[in-house]
Amino acid sequence: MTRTIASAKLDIAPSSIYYLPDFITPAEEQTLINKVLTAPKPKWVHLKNRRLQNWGGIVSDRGMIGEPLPVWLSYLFPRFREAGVFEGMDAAHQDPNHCLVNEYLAGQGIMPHKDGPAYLPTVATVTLSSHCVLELYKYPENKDQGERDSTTEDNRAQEPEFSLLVQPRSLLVLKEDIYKKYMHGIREITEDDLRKGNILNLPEAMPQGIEETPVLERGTRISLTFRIVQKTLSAKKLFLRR
Ligand SMILES: O=C(O)CCC(=O)C(=O)O
Ligand SMILES: [Fe+2]
Repeated sequence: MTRTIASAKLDIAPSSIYYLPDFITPAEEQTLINKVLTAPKPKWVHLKNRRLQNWGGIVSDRGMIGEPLPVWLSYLFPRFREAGVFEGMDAAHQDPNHCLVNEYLAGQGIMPHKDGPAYLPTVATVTLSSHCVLELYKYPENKDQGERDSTTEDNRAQEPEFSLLVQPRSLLVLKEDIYKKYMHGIREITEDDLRKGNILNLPEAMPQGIEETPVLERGTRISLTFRIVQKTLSAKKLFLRR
């Protein structure tokens, strides 16, 4: 039975972080990895420090021309519902309608950024293949709210306030304050020293303790980031409007 996110809320400030280990089984993990890796080649967008696939539609400030998520991704919706991940977010959306797939080789990462206002403030991330440490940075109060991918040099210079260890097959849910007032990023390193960096969910992510393996070597990690884009435009409606 799926645990609910309410029972997996991290008992720490700031609020609204939920970490569920073993959200999917190893067999489901392997199926998802195969689906990602056998997606049509043009689906991949190659960036300097990672590659990604965009499912559900291209998000812009005007909204998203939505297309249903493929079954291998929507397969997880009942699991999200059982866990209450997107519960009460929006009457029109019981399930996420957008998924970004990111692949990071060891040593790759993503600069500190906010996900911006196109999405409702709940992001659910399923991690495949390798762990990573997500670092959370307080968003400077004096900055414009809502700019997407505010990946500037001064963001990089800032030290993270805390971090989260996300293990393969886990689900991480970030909501509300942590979504709106913090930036998240992944350092471009090949191993993580768990004794450093104020990792808030160590008991949940390393129940065996860190004495034997205080340093985790990174492999290739694939993340599935599910969100709700509230403003959607159907291609049909756009066509009729002409
Ligand atoms: O890979 C992750 O867990 C984070 C991805 C992310 O922050 C994004 O795509 O906006
Ligand atoms: Fe992000």
